[in-house]
Amino acid sequence: MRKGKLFVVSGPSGVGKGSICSEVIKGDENINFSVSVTTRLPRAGEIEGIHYFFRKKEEFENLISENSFLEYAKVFDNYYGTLKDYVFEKLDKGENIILDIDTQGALNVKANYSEAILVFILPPSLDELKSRLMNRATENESELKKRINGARAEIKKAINYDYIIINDDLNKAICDLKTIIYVEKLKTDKKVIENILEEEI
Ligand SMILES: Nc1ncnc2c1ncn2[C@@H]1O[C@H](COP(=O)(O)OP(=O)(O)OP(=O)(O)O)[C@@H](O)[C@H]1O
Ligand SMILES: Nc1nc2c(ncn2[C@@H]2O[C@H](COP(=O)(O)O)[C@@H](O)[C@H]2O)c(=O)[nH]1
Repeated sequence: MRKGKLFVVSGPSGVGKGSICSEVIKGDENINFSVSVTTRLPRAGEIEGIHYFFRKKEEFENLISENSFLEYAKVFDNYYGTLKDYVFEKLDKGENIILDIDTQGALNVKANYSEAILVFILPPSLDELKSRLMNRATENESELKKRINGARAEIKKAINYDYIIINDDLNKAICDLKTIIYVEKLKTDKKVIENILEEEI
C-alpha cells in the first residue's frame, strides 16, 4: 500500500496555524491531525485527545524514556511532543497527517523523516501577530511576552521550509494549504504512472 504524506505546519505563536489546520482537516477525510502531548494546562474549550493529550511533567518524561516521541521540544517553558505510533500508524494505512509543531520539532522531524513536507505560516506583520495574540486572550501578560519575543527566532527558520504561506486572509491561507496538499498528492500519483510504465509485460 502507498504510504500517506506527512505535512508539518509551523509559524510564530498566534499566526493562525491552528485555525488553518482545523479547517483543512474538516474538509478532507483522508487527512488527520496529529494530536500532540503537552504539559501545558488546557485552555477554555480545549478537549483531551482532540486538541492535545494533556499530561503531567513526570508522565511526559516517562514517555521520553520509553522513546515514544518522533520529536519533542520545550516551547515557552512547557514540553510538547509528537507521538511516533500515532503518526506512523496513519502513514502506514495510507492516510495523510498534519503536524502543528514549532520549528525545533519540525527540523527534527525532517532530519529523521526526509519525506516530510514543511509549510511555514507567516503573519502579514509582527504588529498584526501581536494583536492576534492579544485578541485571542488565552495567555497572561508574561506568557504573552514570551510568545511575542519568540516570534523573530521562529520566523528566521522559515528559510528551511518547503512552502511559505502568508496568513493575511484566513480563507486564502486555508486555500493555500489545501493547494499544497493537493500538489504534493499529485506528485505521488505521477510516481505511480512512472512505476506502471516501467513494468515489463
Ligand atoms: N487571517 C487572520 N486574520 C485575523 N485573525 C486571524 C487570522 N488567522 C487567525 N486569526 C486569529 O488569530 C488568533 C490566533 O490564531 P491561532 O490560535 O489559530 O494561532 P496559532 O498559530 O495556532 O497559535 P499558537 O501557536 O499560539 O497555538 C485566533 O484568535 C484566530 O482566530
Ligand atoms: N515541537 C513541538 N511543538 C509543538 C507540538 N505541539 C504543539 N507545538 C507548538 O507549540 C507552540 C505552542 O502551542 P500552544 O498550543 O501552547 O499555543 C506552537 O508553536 C505549536 O505549534 C509538538 O508536538 N511538538
